[in-house]
Amino acid sequence: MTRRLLIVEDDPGLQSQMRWCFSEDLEVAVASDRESALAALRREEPDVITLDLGLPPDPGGATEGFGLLEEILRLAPMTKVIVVTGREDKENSVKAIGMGASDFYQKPLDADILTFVVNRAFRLAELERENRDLARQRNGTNIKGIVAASPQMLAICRTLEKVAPTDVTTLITGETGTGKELLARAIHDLSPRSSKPFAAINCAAIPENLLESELFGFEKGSFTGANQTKKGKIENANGGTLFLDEIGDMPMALQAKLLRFLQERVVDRVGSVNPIPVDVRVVCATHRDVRQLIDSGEFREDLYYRISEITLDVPAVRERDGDALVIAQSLLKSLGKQMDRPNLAFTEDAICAINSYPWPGNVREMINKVKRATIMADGKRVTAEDLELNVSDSATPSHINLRQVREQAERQAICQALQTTGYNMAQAARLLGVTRPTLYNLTDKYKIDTSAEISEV
Ligand SMILES: Nc1ncnc2c1ncn2[C@@H]1O[C@H](COP(=O)(O)OP(=O)(O)OP(=O)(O)O)[C@@H](O)[C@H]1O
Repeated sequence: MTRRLLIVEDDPGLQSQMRWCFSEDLEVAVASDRESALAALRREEPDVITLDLGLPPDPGGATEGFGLLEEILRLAPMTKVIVVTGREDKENSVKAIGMGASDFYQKPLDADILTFVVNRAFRLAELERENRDLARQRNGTNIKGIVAASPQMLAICRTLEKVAPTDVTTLITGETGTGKELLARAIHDLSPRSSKPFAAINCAAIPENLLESELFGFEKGSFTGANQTKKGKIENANGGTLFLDEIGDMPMALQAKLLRFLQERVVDRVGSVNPIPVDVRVVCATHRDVRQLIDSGEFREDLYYRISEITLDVPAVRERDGDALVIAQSLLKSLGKQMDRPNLAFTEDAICAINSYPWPGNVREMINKVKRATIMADGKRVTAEDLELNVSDSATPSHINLRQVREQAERQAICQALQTTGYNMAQAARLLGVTRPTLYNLTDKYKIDTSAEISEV
């Protein structure tokens, strides 16, 4: 594979020196300002860019260089950018790394050091590409109930598989409807505690005065109406897993009591002075920004560190590459079966709309929309209108160039055809209007696993 380097440098002397350093091993392009650099980025798609921060119209400063760095990383976030600064320019080097540059190099030019830094960046880019390809090949997850094909969710599933057998307290964060509770259950199901109870409590749904007795239980006579002793959720989960949903909404007074429980592993029932030892694994979830809650004094920092021994940040559906369609199709299949409307399929406009709609309510919103569409669809085809998705409302994704748009569309069409035909290559090729060898070439090119089944809801 050709290794492409883009040198962004406004000094013609340095340009030719740098070109001379690399032109034997690499395909080198040179740009001297922001505009030509962005054009070369779109055209050449270099893996590595050396970027002189002092570019016109601010050759003595770094504003233009920083502006270009930001734009490069927005358009092509996988590109490794090495910023080139003046000898004493430590501050700008650090700032550039903070913004996402992968390395820095200080002038004056030393061919050996520069070659070393550039080769290291290429190696990193290659390793990252291999990693992404591997993640893509491992299409789907074996975790029950979770439908996923995106590298982002597959990475979360792999972390979950490692965390589940341990007893570490796990915090799951993410927008509403992203599957936090589903993941919490998966942690329990994959743990040695799976045959013991999974007790869930929503801290935001229970009034403050009841939450304490719900969680910790109470002794008979401890308050009016306490006619008998009752165990709380924590005790009921003994041996198993306690899931504290919406932990960010837990009242301050109870946070102190929960912290004591997490530290001592004993519960004090309301009205009792005898602590009871309990063995539970705790998983928490929240859609709120806990760091912000700590800053505003609504959440105890010490409790945060207790509950977040491991944190799983679940991305929104719109941030996962390719998950929206895979989940929607799985839902259409399972809901269609449930509602006695099997063999429904999305039309082209529905697929487009599913891929470009931002899904603010995530999978929960998707379930509602697919359920509605299952009822509303005429015949076997489900349209964007049945889903109540207006394509023109959708956000337009930013693509680096036409080739990327084409490849993404091609990859999507192939995955869709394979799923529709149950991974039958001959039928999928017919559906796509190509020969079987062409389809094999394309699945090889895009590293699409032709045997993998996606797990179902
Ligand atoms: N990856 C997925 N595959 C299949 N179903 C999913 C997936 N993610 C979520 N769901 C389904 O979406 C619905 C919402 O998921 P869940 O309740 O776990 O979300 P949540 O993040 O806990 O939401 P909230 O913050 O509002 O409580 C559930 O019915 C769940 O089964």
